[in-house]
Amino acid sequence: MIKTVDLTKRYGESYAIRSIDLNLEAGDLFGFIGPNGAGKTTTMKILATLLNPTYGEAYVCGHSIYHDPKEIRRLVGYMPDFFGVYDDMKVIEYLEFFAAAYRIRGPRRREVCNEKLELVDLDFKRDAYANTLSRGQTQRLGLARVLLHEPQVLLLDEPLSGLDPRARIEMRAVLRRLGSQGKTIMVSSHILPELADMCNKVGIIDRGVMSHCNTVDEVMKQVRQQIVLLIEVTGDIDAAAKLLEQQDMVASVTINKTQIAAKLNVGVEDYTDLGPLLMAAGHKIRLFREEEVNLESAFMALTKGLGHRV
Ligand SMILES: Nc1ncnc2c1ncn2[C@@H]1O[C@H](COP(=O)(O)OP(=O)(O)OP(=O)(O)O)[C@@H](O)[C@H]1O
Repeated sequence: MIKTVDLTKRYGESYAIRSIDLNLEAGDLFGFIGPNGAGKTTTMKILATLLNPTYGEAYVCGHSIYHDPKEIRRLVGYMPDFFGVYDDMKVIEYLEFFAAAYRIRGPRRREVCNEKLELVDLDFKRDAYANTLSRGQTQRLGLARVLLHEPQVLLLDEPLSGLDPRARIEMRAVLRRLGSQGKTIMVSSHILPELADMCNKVGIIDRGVMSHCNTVDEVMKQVRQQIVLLIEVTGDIDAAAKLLEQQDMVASVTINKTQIAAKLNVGVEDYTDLGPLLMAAGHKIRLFREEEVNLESAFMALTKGLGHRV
């Protein structure tokens, strides 16, 4: 559905993206992860045929961005990270305006708009003025807009950014729904855990270079070089920490107020014995979980040395 080969964009002497090779199948929900300025928007704009690469190839549904840009625009829905809505238009009018631009005519136009509003859970706002929507609702309206022409491929640039936790949950639910409809979705973010449980594939890009691109499980394994367990016990925390420290699989242990952070050795993934061990020593466990991957530090460490600007 999406294929890029050696895709490169240069501005003067510096590379916005460098030799990106990507292969996404129909139905893939691909998380495109990287910090600010990594090259996510550049890649998406090239795939949406809004920007030409310096060299390399990109195909969407088998069509080359050089030879069939019109066909690609028909097949792709691109949602930029920021977009404006018109002040004096109601939600339904806003959508109908774009539906008209897509030449959706007659009673079908309203039908399609209502369908898409329902799909993004925004039908309850159909008669509200577009500029009165919250950021989360505005993002969902933007999504409804790019769905009007029934694209097979969605390119969504940071649709979760700036949303509060509830709006994030709602947006993620909408994205999952779209994924289950068989669309190929590329969604960018700068937070790995935010996308990891939603996507089947992720790619990590930093300073224009894609350092990891694989199934979520594989990439998480690579990024998470060492698992850190956060543990809270009732009773003697120092004794629990000492016990953990003595285990072969544990690299180091620190105590922060009421919480123990046990860093496991590189490559250790099975730590199921540690809970029962603590309990056998008389500790009751209040919390036992993996620390969330800190993307910024973990993948900055992993990508060190990649992405040199020339
Ligand atoms: N028109 C331009 N002229 C010069 N440099 C540009 C231009 N557009 C983008 N760049 C540079 O290319 C690099 C990649 O930018 P891009 O917008 O693709 O990153 P991004 O991953 O989408 O970042 P963000 O998360 O901040 O949106 C950045 O260093 C940016 O400064």
